[in-house]
Amino acid sequence: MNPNHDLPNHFELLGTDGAARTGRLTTPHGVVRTPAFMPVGTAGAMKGMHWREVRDAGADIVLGNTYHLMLRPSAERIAALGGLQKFTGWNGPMLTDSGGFQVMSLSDLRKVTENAVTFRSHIDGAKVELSPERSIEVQRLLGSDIAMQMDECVRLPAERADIERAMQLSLRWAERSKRAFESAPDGYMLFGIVQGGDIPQLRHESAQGLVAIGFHGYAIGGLAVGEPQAVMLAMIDETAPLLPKQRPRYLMGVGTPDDILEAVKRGIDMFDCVMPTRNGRHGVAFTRFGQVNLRNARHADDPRPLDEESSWPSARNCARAYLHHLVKAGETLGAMLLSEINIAYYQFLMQGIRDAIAQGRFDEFYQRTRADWARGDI
Ligand SMILES: CNc1nc2cc3nc(NC)[nH]c3cc2c(=O)[nH]1
Repeated sequence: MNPNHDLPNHFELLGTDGAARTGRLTTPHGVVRTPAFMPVGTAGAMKGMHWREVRDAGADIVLGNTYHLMLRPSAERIAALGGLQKFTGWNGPMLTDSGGFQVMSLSDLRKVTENAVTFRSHIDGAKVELSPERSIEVQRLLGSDIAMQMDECVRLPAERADIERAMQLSLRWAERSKRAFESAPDGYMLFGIVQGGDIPQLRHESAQGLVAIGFHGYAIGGLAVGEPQAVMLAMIDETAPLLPKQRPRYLMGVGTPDDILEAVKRGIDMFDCVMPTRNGRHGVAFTRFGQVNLRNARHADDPRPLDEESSWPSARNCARAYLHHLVKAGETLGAMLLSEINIAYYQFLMQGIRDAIAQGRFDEFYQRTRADWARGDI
């Protein structure tokens, strides 16, 4: 069966270097350059940052969480106010996840049945039911450019029987998500999510099942859930080759700069992770030479900036001693500066990756980047 059947393809492959790819994904709110890193704006805000800074740092697309937004302020209210872009002021492409993953990690009294996930809101304890149909309805109300199917993600390690059950349920939910999505206007996309845990055969079954249903793009889920990096990379090796080359591949919840470089090398086009902003709020900076924990007393008298060659002003101008002080004093500005410095570093890394692939020198970029990280911060 032609894997590109049925749905229009808004992804244009511009170049490859080995299994690495660079391309452009056209959405109703703008173009996304790939490989792309999507900063996570969980509840309609990028924690500690203005949208202007997210854009200036180089992000083309941001992620919103269905679970949070449907509980507060509600999808219907955001729709009545013109949709996520109008509501938040971020007027570029947005991807929303389908909510299932957050339910499993944030709410209690949750139950998974054939029809839906039911849970109690972590905000007010209200009983909520999230079915594939309701998840798609919420994402359509939010107006996101890229919606995700409803799936069930199993944390690792897990029993084979549980991984197989969740993978097969996710395939049935993929069918239902696609049927519920069919009324979306042209240009809006729906991605399937490959499950199957750390079991190659189940990964193959899931990928082939999703391709047979047909989606605008394909996410690899069920990873970055506690498994070693080697297992994550092995599952990408098992899965990516089964996905249509002409469609985008999105590795959910990943990751560190090292994870991203390894996954790009294996054919992944899109990433999302809370790490840059979360680590920033905890005083940890990502730089060209690895991570720097500004809580460490060794920075107390250091007048140097984090990286005097950085493209980002606060990484080039703020003394480590000042950042250390802000972090130790618990000043909000500390979280703000480190969040923007980290988002800017991630986007700097993605731009370097895209340029290297386009120029056929990804291996050299890969080696030099890893050597710089290993050099560490001196
Ligand atoms: C929305 N569905 C969905 N989200 C996910 C988010 C993730 N975030 C991580 N690590 C931070 N792994 C993930 C897996 C999934 C997954 O398998 N499915």
